[in-house]
Amino acid sequence: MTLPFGTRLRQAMDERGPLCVGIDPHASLLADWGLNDDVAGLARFTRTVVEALGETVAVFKPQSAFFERFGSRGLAVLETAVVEARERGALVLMDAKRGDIGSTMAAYAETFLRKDSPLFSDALTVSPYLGYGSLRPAVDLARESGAGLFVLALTSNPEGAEVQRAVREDGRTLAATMLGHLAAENAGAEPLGSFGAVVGATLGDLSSFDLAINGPLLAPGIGAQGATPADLPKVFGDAVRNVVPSVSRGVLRHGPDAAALRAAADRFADEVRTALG
Ligand SMILES: O=C(O)c1cc(=O)[nH]c(=O)n1[C@@H]1O[C@H](COP(=O)(O)O)[C@@H](O)[C@H]1O
Repeated sequence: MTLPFGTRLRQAMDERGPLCVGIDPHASLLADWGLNDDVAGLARFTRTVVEALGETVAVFKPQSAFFERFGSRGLAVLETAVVEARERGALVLMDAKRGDIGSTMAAYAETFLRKDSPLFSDALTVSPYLGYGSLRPAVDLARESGAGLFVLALTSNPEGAEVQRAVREDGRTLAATMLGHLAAENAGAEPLGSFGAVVGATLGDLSSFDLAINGPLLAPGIGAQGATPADLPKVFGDAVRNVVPSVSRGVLRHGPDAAALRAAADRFADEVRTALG
């Protein structure tokens, strides 16, 4: 039986360090790597990243949008990448940011979280802004499959605040409400729950939010968006030991040379280790 995602993630973080590398094949990166902006270029880019880092990083986070851009042949590249990343021992967090009414959410969950699906991933990013309860089919299927979810709580982009920091009638922000739901989801899980939150590393002091959800905190925004590993302790406080710092362009821009990609990921991993003490 598959162990729960939170257990597998904690083990991977202990063995490999917590760094997550995003696979975001931007057209501009394909050009910088000397590749065409076509399916062959996409496949070469993706394979290079997976082969260079698959044995060292804890988590890969492929950004589905950059594969969907090429239609069914792009999705075939994504399917292969998921399988090959998992074969190398990395966990795959599919960044597809799905969110819809419950009955449709069930189909998204089947796509990414059912074990025999071609795109089965260890975890999936989801948006709770159609109401946390709309995510229930994904939560239930994730539990059944030993997979996890990362729920958008406080995103790294400045525009997120107008929604996520909006205050409800009971005085709580929407983001705090989502964090509360996740804490309930993860209650009693050891060593770590499977239901994470996305909390941008760019956001500065978050001490007004209770980040103790007993689950992982995906922290994008490091590198190209300006945050650094050194920011993590002050952003996350005591919750920092559950942080999965995520970097995409900050690593990818060093390709296509595999050794240079590895060196860039190692530098971020070292900085994270130093920052987390
Ligand atoms: O869920 C995410 O991964 C995510 C959430 C968020 O708040 N901000 C954010 O940038 N992301 C994703 O993280 C990646 C950031 O890429 P870089 O800015 O190149 O490191 C992109 O794939 C974004 O879609």
